[in-house]
Amino acid sequence: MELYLDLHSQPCRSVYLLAKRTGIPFTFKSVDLSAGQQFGEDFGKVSVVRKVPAMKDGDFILTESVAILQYMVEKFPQLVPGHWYPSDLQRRALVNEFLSWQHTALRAHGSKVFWFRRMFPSVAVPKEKMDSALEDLKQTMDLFQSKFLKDSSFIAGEEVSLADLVAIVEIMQPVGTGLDVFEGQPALSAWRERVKKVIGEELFDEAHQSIMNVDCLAKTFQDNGMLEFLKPRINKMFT
Ligand SMILES: N[C@@H](CCC(=O)N[C@@H](CS)C(=O)NCC(=O)O)C(=O)O
Repeated sequence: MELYLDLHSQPCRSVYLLAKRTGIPFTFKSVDLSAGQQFGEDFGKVSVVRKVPAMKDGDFILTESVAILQYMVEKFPQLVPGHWYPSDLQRRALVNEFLSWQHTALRAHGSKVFWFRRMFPSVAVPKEKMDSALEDLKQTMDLFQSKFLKDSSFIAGEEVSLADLVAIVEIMQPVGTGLDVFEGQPALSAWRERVKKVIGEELFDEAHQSIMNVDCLAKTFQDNGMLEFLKPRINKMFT
């Protein structure tokens, strides 16, 4: 199995972490987004979507991180402990509920804050846009706690699942810009520590190393001309 990844990307980290944590065999195929490799000819043969992660298992190709995570769980039941995607109807439904919600909530707002705070060094983000992005993220984080985490150890109960994995990688994206969303949040911080422990601190830190050095990524984007290339998309975010 080949996994096409750039670990600056949240959905790539979830796929990478599950595979590494459970020992699923794979070949790491690097797609450097800051160099625009997603638009290259080689990656175009793998994915017409031109986004990472992508997975190639023989001739079978999958895009979309959630589908890839579910595929890996179902393909390797002997390697992936059942708690990652519980067979119990309602627990699995809770995991699915979070996985459906996060795309337009946690991911959308966390990514926007990430882009606004770090990826646009040469573009002045209008104050009202920045304030509104930060407020959206705050409200989403509040909802994450009150609706999904509640008083449980993990999203689907007492054991970690794909939902926690996807949640933590998304939340780490704005954290990589120096915005400590865990500050003054003991319950949320305790959840983060539990998730890190299950994944393994060393592996977790290794996967997040590049995002914690995001100043350097912004510079690479700029040096590679990618910010110029992305200007139309960037402008759209301001309208
Ligand atoms: N819904 C997709 C999102 C994939 C996605 O947006 N990937 C981003 C990185 S986080 C990407 O490849 N962006 C490159 C581009 O848009 O040019 C998933 O969960 O896999």
